[in-house]
Amino acid sequence: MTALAIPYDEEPVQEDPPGFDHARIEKAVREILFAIGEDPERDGLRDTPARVARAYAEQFAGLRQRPEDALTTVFDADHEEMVLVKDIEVYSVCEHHLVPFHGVAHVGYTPNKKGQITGLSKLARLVDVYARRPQVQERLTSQVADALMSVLEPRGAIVVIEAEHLCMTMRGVRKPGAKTVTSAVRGDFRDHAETRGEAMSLILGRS
Ligand SMILES: Nc1nc2c(ncn2[C@@H]2O[C@H](COP(=O)(O)OP(=O)(O)OP(=O)(O)O)[C@@H](O)[C@H]2O)c(=O)[nH]1
Ligand SMILES: [Zn+2]
Repeated sequence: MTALAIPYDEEPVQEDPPGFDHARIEKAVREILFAIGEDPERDGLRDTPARVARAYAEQFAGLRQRPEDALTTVFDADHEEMVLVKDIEVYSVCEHHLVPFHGVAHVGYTPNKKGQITGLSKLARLVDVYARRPQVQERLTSQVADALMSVLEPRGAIVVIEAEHLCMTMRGVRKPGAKTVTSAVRGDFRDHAETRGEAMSLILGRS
């Protein structure tokens, strides 16, 4: 064994990404457990602060990503008609209560005159960049539409999100099943009722 080898039972130390403080989250979660009257040292809870920190690193990864990180593949295609990806599953976290809201996003655009399109999976990746942050649904919807417009420069973009907020179902007003629908339309989806209508019928058609 060389002096540089890592013993097999020792994990390499993972560095925090910039702007993310794992140790501070652990400390805060421990504090919350105390504050609700729990014992953070009991068996089931001992590792919870570290687990929560790891989960937050994933749930809030979008804070350290830019839309360009998602829309990496842009290519030319002889296609100037609408492209729409429906029913993209979306999980985000309500910034008021820090509990999840989840549902589906529908993302569409009309390519620019050069026929520049992006990979279909990149639209779902773009939704995640903004969903993996503390959010309100309206801002999430607009941010996805605005990012599409600025990075892909299409003739127009449409984003519709339908979601259920756990802060409205498991607590508070307690209305399970209530769905919030938000939309953001840009460019020709905003300017042309016919284009917007076509997209909405494709989205609502559930085909
Ligand atoms: N517009 C919008 N409101 C949201 C979203 N997520 C949660 N909310 C609302 O944020 C509001 C926060 O209201 P407050 O009165 O400050 O908080 P609260 O006392 O916990 O409110 P209740 O949920 O009614 O018990 C609630 O009405 C939530 O339903 C969202 O994505 N968009
Ligand atoms: Zn909430």
